[in-house]
Amino acid sequence: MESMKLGDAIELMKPRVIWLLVLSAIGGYLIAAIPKINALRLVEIAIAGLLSTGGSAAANMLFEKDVDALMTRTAKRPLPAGSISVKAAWVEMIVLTAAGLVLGYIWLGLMPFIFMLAGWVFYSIIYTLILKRRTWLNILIGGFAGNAALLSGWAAAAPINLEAMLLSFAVYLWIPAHIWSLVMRYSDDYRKAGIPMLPVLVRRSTAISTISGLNILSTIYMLFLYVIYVNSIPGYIILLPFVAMSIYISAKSLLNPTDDAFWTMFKMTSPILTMFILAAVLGLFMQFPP
Ligand code: HEM
Ligand SMILES: CC(C)=CCC/C(C)=C/CC/C(C)=C/COP(=O)(O)OP(=O)(O)O
Repeated sequence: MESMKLGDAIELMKPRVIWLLVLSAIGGYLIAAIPKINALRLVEIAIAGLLSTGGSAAANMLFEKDVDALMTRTAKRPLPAGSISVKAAWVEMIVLTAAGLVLGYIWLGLMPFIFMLAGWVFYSIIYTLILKRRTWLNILIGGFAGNAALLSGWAAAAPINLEAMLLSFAVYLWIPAHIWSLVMRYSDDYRKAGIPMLPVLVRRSTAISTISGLNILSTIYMLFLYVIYVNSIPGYIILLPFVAMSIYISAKSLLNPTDDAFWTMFKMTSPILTMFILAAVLGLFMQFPP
């Protein structure tokens, strides 16, 4: 296999992205498991999650190397930049995906494996290969991969119930503002590459109100879940500042809709989802100490 620098091999896994997918799975496990936490299970979820989501990211880069070459944001990725051969990328993608799914099945069991496989297929096949270049509904259907990430962790602790489903929709509802705020900042890239994301298909004013509204909606939904299922003071101390910040940023983007305002919104989406997960885990931990 041609030489493949470790840095490029890691870059192919989208490390700056998949950490939050793994945190979603770990959060799903902890929220279902507390107070009976099995530390080894946490390590297994982290390893199987990193491998499987890394494999899905490598598949996305393989299937999109032509489009990535057209966008300023993605042109320097290993495949369009030529620092990894297509053959080496295929080998890495297959090894990561197979290892992640097989270890997920052996270590975590059938249901976690099924959700990991569903997440992989929804993201790498349904979203990346089938929908992304065809319809603005790409993220609304591909977004179920986000539910799957969280549910794969929950299923490693307990059967999927209504709470698990509602919790997984905190990720799903978070996705549209997460991606469409970035598209506002890179709308020329998406137009040039011919990717039909909603913000490049509708009037700018419609995109601005839709994205700001969805960012507020997804944040309020997270707060609603916290009140209903956790509702303990320590978590509020973490969560409420981020709820306030998210609403402030959304209002600011509505009133002063610059590309920078939407870039700020995008950069704040991951901290907000992260703090929601951490607040729920902390809140439950303080209520039901092991
Ligand atoms: C269909 C679903 C999704 C789409 C289309 C999407 C799209 C994107 C895009 C285009 C980026 C920028 C990547 C780059 O420039 O390197 C990004 C970044 C990111 N995504 Fe997503 N995403 C999706 C779902 C998710 C999910 C479910 C999670 C985690 C639960 C997630 C976590 C992240 C993180 C942590 C980043 C880096 C954010 C930053 O740089 O501040 N994404 N996403
Ligand atoms: C195993 C499992 C649960 C997998 C699911 C993983 C999942 C939901 C990944 C989505 C993360 C992501 C960066 C999407 C962007 O794709 P893009 O093609 O829109 O971004 P790009 O333009 O930066 O390549």
